[in-house]
Parts: sequence; C-alpha cells; structure tokens
Amino acid sequence: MDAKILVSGARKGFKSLPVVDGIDLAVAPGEFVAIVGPSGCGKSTLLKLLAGFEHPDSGSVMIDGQPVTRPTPNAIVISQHGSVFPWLTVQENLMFGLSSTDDAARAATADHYADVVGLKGFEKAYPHELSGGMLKRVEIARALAVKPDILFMDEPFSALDALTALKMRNELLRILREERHTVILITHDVEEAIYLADRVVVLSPRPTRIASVFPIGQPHPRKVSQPELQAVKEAILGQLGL
Ligand SMILES: Nc1ncnc2c1ncn2[C@@H]1O[C@H](COP(=O)(O)OP(=O)(O)OP(=O)(O)O)[C@@H](O)[C@H]1O
Repeated sequence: MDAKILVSGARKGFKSLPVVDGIDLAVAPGEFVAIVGPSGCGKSTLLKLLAGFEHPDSGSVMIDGQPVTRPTPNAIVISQHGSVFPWLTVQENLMFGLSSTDDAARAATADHYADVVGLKGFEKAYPHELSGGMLKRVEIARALAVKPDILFMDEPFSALDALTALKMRNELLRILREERHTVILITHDVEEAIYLADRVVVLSPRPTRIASVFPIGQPHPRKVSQPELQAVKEAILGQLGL
C-alpha cells in the first residue's frame, strides 16, 4: 500500500542549531503513529515539517505522493494551546472552517460534529462558558468537521487534568473507529502513546533521529497494565534513558 505520509532523509536546523537530523518514516493510510522523545529534541519541529509549516533543509516530506509545500486543508493540526475563537459560539466555531456557501448545511455539519464529540446542547454556548475538556472537544470537533485525511496532534491533551485526558483518549479512539483518519500524535506521555497508537516512534535527543520503533499489536480497548504493554513501556522508557 502507498504511504499516506512519506518522510525521506528530512533534515531541519535553525541558524547554526541542527534540530531534525535525517528522518525516514512511512505512515500508512489510517495508521495511528505516536512520536515520543526527550524534551526539546525536535518533536514539534518534525510535526511542523509534516504539516507544511516548516520546510526541510534537505530531504522531503510527501503526502499522497505529493511534496508538502504548505499547510493543506486535508491535514489539520490540533495543538496543546487551544485555538478556539472566544467571540464565536460553539456552532460558529465549528462552522468557521467549512467552505460551503449554504449556511444551513454548514450549521448542520457543525451540529453533527458537536454531537460526535459529546457537546450536544452546547451549540450556542460561548467558549468562556465551557470547561477545559469541553474546549478541547470543540477543537477536535472543528478539526473533524472539515473531514481531514490526517490529524496532526501536538500534545493535544497535556493541558487537561488527568481524568479528562483519559476520557478524551477514549473519545478519540471511538471517533477514529467511525471516521478513519491517519493520525500523528506527539506526546510526552509514554502510556498515552501505547494506549492509542498502532506504532510508537522514539526519537533521540537533538539533533533528533529515529532511535527505535515499537509496533503495538494489541487490539483496542487496551489496558496499559497488561504485561505485554508494560514490557513495551519499559523498553520505550529504557530507550529514553529512564
Ligand atoms: N522557529 C524556530 N527558530 C529557532 N529555533 C527553533 C525554532 N523552533 C524550534 N527551535 C528550536 O529547536 C529545538 C527543538 O524544538 P521543538 O519545539 O521542536 O522540540 P520539542 O521536542 O517539541 O520540545 P518539547 O519537548 O519541549 O515540546 C529547540 O532547541 C528550539 O529552541
């Protein structure tokens, strides 16, 4: 099967600071890849290369066989820092990125995705009336509403409390069962990576390279306490020097 995302020998530095040092990675359509690595190694920079916000100094990033030259609407970034517009209601936020000129159709799509992420009844609410977890749902709904092929997630749940983050992981898995997206997740949380991903890529310290790759064969729902997953966790932590 052709790769959805194909990274070949990608290198990126900032002035004299080498950050990404030759990354090769092929991600299959519908695959969920988590990327973990030491603090400051270059995870976000790698994600920006994939999403077209930065360009490699050498090597290439291709999506669907085409070089990535700029951010495209079929790949959406969800980051740690919310990007919900405070002056718009939930419904208006969800309608914002939709290109249809038919307002009723846009509103119907917005309401559908509000429902998908569990925000039914809050369509007319403003962001300041919502909790942190609900705001994250708005952001995920807004990303899903444009029906992207790819979700790039940079520490999406790290600003949430632990219980809400657990809940959001399950919500994400449920949504992915229904709408098959290719997902790249950057996370500091090795358990989150093991719980969610088909494959965990471990990066080395900066300038970063792929140190190792751990396929996670376990079907969902997973229990991170399973001995097989605990063994993978130990191996990843070992690779991270912990
Ligand atoms: N636009 C930029 N200009 C200059 N330096 C940058 C830029 N973006 C990132 N860097 C540098 O690149 C290095 C890697 O940063 P990056 O944010 O990619 O790491 P990270 O692994 O995501 O970090 P963290 O684990 O803290 O989230 C850092 O030393 C950072 O200062």
